[in-house]
Amino acid sequence: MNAHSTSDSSEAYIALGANLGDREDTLMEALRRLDEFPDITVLHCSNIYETEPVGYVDQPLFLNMAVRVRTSLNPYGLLHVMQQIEKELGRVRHIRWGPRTVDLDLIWMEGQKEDTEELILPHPRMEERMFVLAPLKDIVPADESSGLRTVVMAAVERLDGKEGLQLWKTCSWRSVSAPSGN
Ligand SMILES: Nc1ncnc2c1ncn2[C@@H]1O[C@H](COP(=O)(O)OP(=O)(O)OP(=O)(O)O)[C@@H](O)[C@H]1O
Ligand SMILES: Nc1nc2c(c(=O)[nH]1)N=C(CO)CN2
Repeated sequence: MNAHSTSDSSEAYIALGANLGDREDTLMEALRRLDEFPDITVLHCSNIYETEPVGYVDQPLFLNMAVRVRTSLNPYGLLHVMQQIEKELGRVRHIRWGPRTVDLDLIWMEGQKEDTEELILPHPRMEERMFVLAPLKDIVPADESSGLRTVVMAAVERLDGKEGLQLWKTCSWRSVSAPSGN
């Protein structure tokens, strides 16, 4: 066990976006790196959506998706792994909400609330973003016990049709570390 891991494991939801380079390839590589990390198993991945940029609009279309993972890392440990993957895959921060090879946002973690400079959980803008909600809707189980399903369904109903997005592809990625594959 390292400084960031616990003896228990919990489920977490990560949203991914990419709008530079080979977007699909980069997303799949980010999934592979998450899943290969010893304390993280990717359990389920959403469809991939092509979405119009939100916030800073003068930039290419995004591909967005989300994954459900099981991890023994605490939220900060998981965030650091995600940031390392962003860095390895060439993300450079220039413009707030601007173009990026890949972005990984920690959206929700079972039983965890954080409000520090480094990490806010649940993600503070998740309920405003169809590019986060549509993928989450694909993968949050109906019986999810920490309340995420209710939050997602209510927000989708509020926002429906307000953000341009279309189905790009079903996700063909398969976990190498999940016990029964994915
Ligand atoms: N739940 C979270 N997931 C990811 N980063 C977070 C979260 N809460 C706070 N942060 C902090 O936000 C900072 C900026 O993150 P990032 O550059 O990915 O923002 P962004 O993707 O451009 O915009 P947004 O935060 O609106 O998605 C990071 O340094 C990180 O420490
Ligand atoms: N469509 C879309 N727009 C965005 C995205 C994104 O992933 N998809 N990410 C942003 C910053 O997190 C800002 N705007």
